[in-house]
Amino acid sequence: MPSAPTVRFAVLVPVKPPAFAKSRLRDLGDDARRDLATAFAVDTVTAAAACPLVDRVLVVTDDHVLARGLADLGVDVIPDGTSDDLNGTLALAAAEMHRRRPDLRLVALCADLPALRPEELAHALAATPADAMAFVADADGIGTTAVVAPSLALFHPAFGPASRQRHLDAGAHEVDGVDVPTLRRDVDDRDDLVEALRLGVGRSTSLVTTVLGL
Ligand SMILES: Nc1nc2c(ncn2[C@@H]2O[C@H](COP(=O)(O)OP(=O)(O)OP(=O)(O)O)[C@@H](O)[C@H]2O)c(=O)[nH]1
Ligand SMILES: C=C(OP(=O)(O)O)C(=O)O
Repeated sequence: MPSAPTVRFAVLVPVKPPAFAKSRLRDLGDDARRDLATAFAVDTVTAAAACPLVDRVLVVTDDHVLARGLADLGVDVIPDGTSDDLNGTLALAAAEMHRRRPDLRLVALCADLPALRPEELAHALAATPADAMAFVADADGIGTTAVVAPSLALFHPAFGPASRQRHLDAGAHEVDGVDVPTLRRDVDDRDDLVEALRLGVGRSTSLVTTVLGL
C-alpha cells in the first residue's frame, strides 16, 4: 500500500530593513544593532531553508542589500507589499506563494530567531492541524514566533503587541505540547540575546556577537 504523502510547507519570513529594526538593541549602537538584525535574519532563514519539511522559503524585505545576500542562500525574495503593515505584507506574500506553489502549507516565521534549529521547526510544523490556523508563542508567552495555515483561506496572521492572545481570540490552535525552545526564542533585547546565546546561535550571529565581545 502506498504511504501517505508527507505534508510540505512554504515559509514566509518578513524582514524589516535592518537600518530600522531591533530598536530595543539601540543601546549597543546603530552599527551593532543593524549588524545583529541582519545576522538574526540570515540565521533564521538558513535554519528555515534547512528544515526537512520546508520546500520553499520566501523572504519579504525592502532592504536591497540584504535581499541580495539572502538570495545567494538560495531563497526567494520579494519586496514589502505594503508599508508598515506586517500582517498585510504577510497576506500578500502568502498569496504570491500560493500562486507559485498551491500545494504547500503556509508558515509565517519571525526573522529574529538566531538560535533556531531546523529540526525544532520541523517538530512544531508536524504538530499543526490540517484544518485550522495554528501558532507558536514566543518564550515570554506574550508574542508569537510562527503562524501556520493549511491553506491560503485560513492564513490570517495577527502579529503585533500581545499577539498570542490575539491569535487565541481568533480561534487559532496553539502549538504548546512540543519542546521547541529555539523556535520560541525571539530576540528583542539584551536579555533575549543572552538566552539565545545560551541555546546556541547560528554562524552569522555568532560572528557578530564575537566581534562585539558579547
Ligand atoms: N517585511 C517586513 N517585516 C517586518 C515589518 N515589521 C516587522 N517586521 C518583521 O516582523 C518580525 C517581528 O517584528 P519585531 O520583533 O517587532 O521587529 P522589530 O520591529 O525589528 O523590533 P522592535 O524595533 O524591537 O519592535 C521581524 O521578523 C521583523 O523583521 C515590516 O513592516 N515589513
Ligand atoms: C510582532 C511580534 O513580535 P515582537 O514581540 O518581537 O515585537 C509578535 O510577537 O507578534
